[in-house]
Amino acid sequence: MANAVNPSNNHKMNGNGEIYCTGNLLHTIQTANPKLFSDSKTFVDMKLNNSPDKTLADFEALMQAKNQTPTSEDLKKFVDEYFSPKGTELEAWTPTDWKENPSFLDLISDPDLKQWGAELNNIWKILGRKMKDEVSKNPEYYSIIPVPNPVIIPGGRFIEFYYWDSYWIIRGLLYSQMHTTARGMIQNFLSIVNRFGFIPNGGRVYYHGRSQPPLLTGMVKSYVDFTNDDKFAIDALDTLEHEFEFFTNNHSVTVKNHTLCVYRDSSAGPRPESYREDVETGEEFATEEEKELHWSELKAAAESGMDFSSRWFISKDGTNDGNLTNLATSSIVPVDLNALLYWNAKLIAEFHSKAGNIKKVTEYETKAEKILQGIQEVLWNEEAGVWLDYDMKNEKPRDYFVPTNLSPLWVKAYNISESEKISASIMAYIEKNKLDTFPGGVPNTLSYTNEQWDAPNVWAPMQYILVEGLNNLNTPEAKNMSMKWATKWVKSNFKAFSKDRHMYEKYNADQFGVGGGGGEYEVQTGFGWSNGVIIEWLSKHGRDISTGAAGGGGAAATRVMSVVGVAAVTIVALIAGRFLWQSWFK
Ligand SMILES: OC[C@H]1O[C@H](O[C@H]2O[C@H](CO)[C@@H](O)[C@H](O)[C@H]2O)[C@H](O)[C@@H](O)[C@@H]1O
Repeated sequence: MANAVNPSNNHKMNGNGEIYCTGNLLHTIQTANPKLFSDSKTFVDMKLNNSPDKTLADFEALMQAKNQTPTSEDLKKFVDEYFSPKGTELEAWTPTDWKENPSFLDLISDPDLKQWGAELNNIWKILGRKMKDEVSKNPEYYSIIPVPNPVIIPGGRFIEFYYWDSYWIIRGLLYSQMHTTARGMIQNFLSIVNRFGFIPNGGRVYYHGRSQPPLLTGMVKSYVDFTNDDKFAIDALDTLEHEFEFFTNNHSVTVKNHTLCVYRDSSAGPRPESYREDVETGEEFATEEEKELHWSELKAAAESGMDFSSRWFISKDGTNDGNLTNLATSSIVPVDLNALLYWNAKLIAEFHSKAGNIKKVTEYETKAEKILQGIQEVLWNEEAGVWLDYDMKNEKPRDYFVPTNLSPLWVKAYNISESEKISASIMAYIEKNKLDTFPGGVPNTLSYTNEQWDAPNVWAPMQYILVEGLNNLNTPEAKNMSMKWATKWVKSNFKAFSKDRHMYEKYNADQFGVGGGGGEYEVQTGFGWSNGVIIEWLSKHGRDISTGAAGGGGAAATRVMSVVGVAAVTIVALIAGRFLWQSWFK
């Protein structure tokens, strides 16, 4: 396994790190004034027309000829000559296993929702991408990381795979009976771990210093649940263990005598895909060392998938006030990452047990148990009645709402025998934070900062964690709330789609049926994980949800409406019958 668990080598991924990840060429082009591209990601997604060495040598010659101060026009000419437009390495791809009428459509009662389900199923064809053969032959010409199988991308500016997005995309594909595409995407990830020792944030070399929430083992579990192909999981075990080790070896901290993990990045410099933005926020810092620290906190936040959010701000007085210059991601022990690692260990133990590897089962059960103890003793907060992220700088819990505070419910990282007690606590926490009062779903935080992972934005993966977590608790109150929030989410997404004909990357909690905003780029459409979550919930709850009344409560409302409907039909029939009877026998 090349480079296994050695992320520091990974800027060499395609042999072109000096172009796409770091160096003078990247710096000069991304900070040109006036700027060359409205979105910084555009440049680092472009293909090279010559080898990296020739490009760098010719760029140095240009710099010398222009006295190290080329104009934007000079740079534009250089880019036009030495690079091809973004996306030229990819071909649109219609998944070979795509089905016109996947069986989940039969599970939807409401005709409008059924029609929408069919349209979402069509979107898989629009989001399919295949790499041209030349990418794997000459990877040094591209920033895209070669993978053997086609992928379903998130959409919009995101034209490559994204790690955690793919979990919900793959589940959506499995519900759409596209097992081959789902399997191919998982195989891509396995191949990436085998080559590089971990899965980068997304499918580009410039993401080499960071991953995203570890969901590969969860993807394998989903695939096996749908196909009963235990062998697939057993064959993947070595690789899954490697990924688990990547996180535990490179992300661990000791808190209150427990080993837990934090989000972290191992690269230097600004994010290449948001270079200009990071240089700008970096200007707030006086020294190179402080700038580097700031950039590394930005990238650690990107590893969490929540880039950016007040969740990762630590102000001078230890609150979540502030802005990007207050990012301190790597000093915050996150509930979700540790809950996911617990889940990874449990699933690896489960797959080993299928293979009959008893020693390994014990090894991974022990690892899971240790993480669980850490979660219970460091992250569970009796007073708040929920799990909370922990601030290592100020040695205190962070009592701010984030959906991930409930993530242990989703992956069952708690003592199941305490479900009743935990359920009462969680329901009180929901009530206290008025989480059920938002018309468009549960916002990502309760702070309105204009960052994309703050209020009022609502994200599909977070609604999923909340809804599936509450459902797992299995008490009537938690199950009712779970169904209510699933219904609200489906109906709100449906309204936005009916109006705009788009599935959005994120939505607005304060308004029913409206896309989100804020952050460093425009809201994107497509959109992989939003489609995946809706397809799963239409499959699970499609018999109970109707487009009838706005807002939540669809299932109950549907049932009440059916009773009223049956009564009305009966009365009309009785009146009509009496009328006919009278007219026939007059
Ligand atoms: O270009 C800015 C950032 O974009 C990505 O983050 C956002 O989109 C991803 C794809 O849907 C999603 O996984 C992530 O949660 C979003 O915040 C990228 O992942 C970041 O690393 C990047 O800096």
